[in-house]
Amino acid sequence: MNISFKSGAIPDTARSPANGMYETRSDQACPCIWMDDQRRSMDEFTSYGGTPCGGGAGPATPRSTPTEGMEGPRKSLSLLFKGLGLQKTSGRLSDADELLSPETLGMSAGFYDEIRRSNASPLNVPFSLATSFQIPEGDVYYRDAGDPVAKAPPPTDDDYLDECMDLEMGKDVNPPESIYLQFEDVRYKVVVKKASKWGCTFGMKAGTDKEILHGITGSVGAGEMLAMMGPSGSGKTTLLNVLGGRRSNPQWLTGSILYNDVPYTKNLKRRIGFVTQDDVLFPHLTVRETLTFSALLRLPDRFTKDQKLQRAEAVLAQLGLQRCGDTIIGNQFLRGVSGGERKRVCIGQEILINPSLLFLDEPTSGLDSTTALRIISLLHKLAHQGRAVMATIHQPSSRAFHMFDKLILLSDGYPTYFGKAKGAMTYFDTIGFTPLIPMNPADFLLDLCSGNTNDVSLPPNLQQRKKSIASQKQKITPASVPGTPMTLLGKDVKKYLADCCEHQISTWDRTKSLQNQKLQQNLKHLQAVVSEKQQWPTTWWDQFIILFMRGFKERRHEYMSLMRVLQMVLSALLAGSLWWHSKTSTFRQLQDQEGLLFFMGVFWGYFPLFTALFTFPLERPILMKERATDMYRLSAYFMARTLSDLPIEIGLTIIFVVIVYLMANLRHGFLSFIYTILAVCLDVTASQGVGFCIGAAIMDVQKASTLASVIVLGFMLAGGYFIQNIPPFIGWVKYLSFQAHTYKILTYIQYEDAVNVRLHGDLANSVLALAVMVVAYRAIAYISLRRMKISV
Ligand SMILES: Nc1ncnc2c1ncn2[C@@H]1O[C@H](COP(=O)(O)OP(=O)(O)OP(=O)(O)O)[C@@H](O)[C@H]1O
Repeated sequence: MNISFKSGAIPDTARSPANGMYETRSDQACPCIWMDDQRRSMDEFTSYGGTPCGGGAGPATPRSTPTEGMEGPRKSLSLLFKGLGLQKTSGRLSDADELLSPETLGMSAGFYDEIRRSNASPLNVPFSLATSFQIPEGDVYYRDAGDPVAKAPPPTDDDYLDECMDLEMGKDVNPPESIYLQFEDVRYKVVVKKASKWGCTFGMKAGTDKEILHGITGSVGAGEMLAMMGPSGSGKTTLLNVLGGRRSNPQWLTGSILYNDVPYTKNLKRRIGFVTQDDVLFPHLTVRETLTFSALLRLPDRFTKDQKLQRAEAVLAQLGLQRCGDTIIGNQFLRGVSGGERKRVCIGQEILINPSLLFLDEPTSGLDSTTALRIISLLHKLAHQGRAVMATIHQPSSRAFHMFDKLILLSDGYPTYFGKAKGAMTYFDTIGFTPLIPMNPADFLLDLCSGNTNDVSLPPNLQQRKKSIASQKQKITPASVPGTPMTLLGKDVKKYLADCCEHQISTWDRTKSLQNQKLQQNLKHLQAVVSEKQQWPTTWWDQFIILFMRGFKERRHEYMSLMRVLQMVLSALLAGSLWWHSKTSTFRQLQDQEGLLFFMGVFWGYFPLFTALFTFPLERPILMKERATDMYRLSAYFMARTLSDLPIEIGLTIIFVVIVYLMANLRHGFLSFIYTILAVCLDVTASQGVGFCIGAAIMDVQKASTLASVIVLGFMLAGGYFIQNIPPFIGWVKYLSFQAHTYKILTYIQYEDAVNVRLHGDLANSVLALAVMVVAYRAIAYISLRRMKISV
């Protein structure tokens, strides 16, 4: 079948002088589609919902604006091509793919040659094609040489719905600049840290370099799903992190990693989605709340709040999560959504921003094969909507395997295959490895990468080696040889595969950097557009409000916890009973009452401190995940997080103080009562600061709680009640003790007018000291968080 475009030819005058690319002009004719069998084509075209524009063979109808009336033809065009078995891609065209001829695409032969010669980046090719034919940027249609057109399935109703959903969701989203990721000879090493005396860097000297990735080459473009497979420890996660710009030590990375021929820049963060292996989500938020908060934080300000909410709903629908929309996420202690649903929520959080490049680390691990297949179909769909998807997969079923477009196989950090997934079996067959019994291709490939060649035919030299190892086995005991005969053969197999792969990759169609100056300029132009964007998607204040609300919702179960309120009320009643109607007539009575004041300071220094202590260590994974995508400013998160617990702590403090004050019959007078409440609230705020500070500085729950208990003990002992004459060398502790300052303030409030009472210092100094602590401890906590590495 011959397909042609007519009246879509771009006149030379439409060439933009700025970048040499073609641009849609408002007076440009709308292209029409013609085929040999015109009747059939028009029927098909209209049956997919299209409306012939421009009036068929008649004169082309000028459009008033470039976008007017585009949705119909755009959708129809896409569906029509699908029906004809033509594939849509935004990836580079390989030599195997037949780009439709220049005339059929309505472009000048010179421009066509330009594209072919440079094998141009998708960022450029589709841009010009898309604008000239009003198909979405990033899409280009081609005929895959290996896939006869006649075999392609017609579009189904689901396809149609997907298209509609795409259009719906794609509306007003970031411009879908396609990203073509190309990496070549990527090597990455780590320095194994010096082990402690009893530590175990087994088998290697402390401080030794360890190369994890040994020259990996590959590429993935929009419309493609690249699967990365290999045995455990083969370097999949490391490679994914490196490609996703999440390496902790860039100086240990060598090789070339280019995104549209440009190295990684921070601006790419918002074009890249990264789903980590562990599902890092708030357990007490519902699925809908999780996606909604992500949408509110990640979508830029040009979306209205309603649009952001709609987008969250659309993603919820697209991922089939409506049924569990109002179920909490849950965790190992709390029943929530299923593992597959949780994984889909993680994917949803990333596709909310319509990323051009989506990385997923083992999205199917721990899932049953049916759920895993659903996830892989979803990724396949997402890829074919115009994204580049790269995922590490452990054990795909054969059905899942057939959905991969490209495949990278790793073995001990060495590449053993890179190419089309459907070509993998043929490739291994040509180098001498063929399964002897029917087996899942994924199992076969993973076995090979592990050096396991059971039920697999071997190439002659390895066959020979196998025999010689088997005969040696008779003569040499395993104790005298490092490794069993099987592992010896396994090592040879891996080496053989790595050697063959080096040759295979060198013959793979490696596209070179752009040679064409004009295209290069256009690329730079688009990169500049990306970098010009506002650095943060939302304002500081919006981030603060959203994070505050999210923090409040996540911990509402704690706030609303009856147990927590009961705990405070019962403690207050107990203290009130013990100091029931306390008096100050005698020295002993006075001493007793001072004990109550000291207890109030200690009690309200202890609880908030330990609650705050765990805040940052427990939220660290979420913070790292969200900061890695530049979702919000650290200062907005810090302020929201440190303030969101305060109202409830203050509320509980007031309840406690009111009960104790009245029961213990402390000093009469409204002002004394209010000052006492204020003093205890200041104590709570300062002690929270200490908790945040220790937690953020140490970021380890166990170590932080050990240190905090020692510090609290020290502050309490130096608090002025137990000891007055502290030796000078440790006397400074009392100045740091918020309990000491609170105790001073409370005694001052109670006994201000008394003559024969030990007043412990100056009220103003203590208030000032506590106020400084409120700020200073928090500042240290903030600086500690800032210094925290957010890369892996
Ligand atoms: N920071 C590090 N220090 C020392 N060794 C490391 C470090 N990071 C990774 N490795 C080692 O590099 C190898 C590859 O690790 P990686 O996590 O990438 O493997 P993987 O293929 O993703 O494994 P799995 O499938 O089990 O998740 C492993 O042997 C691992 O122990």
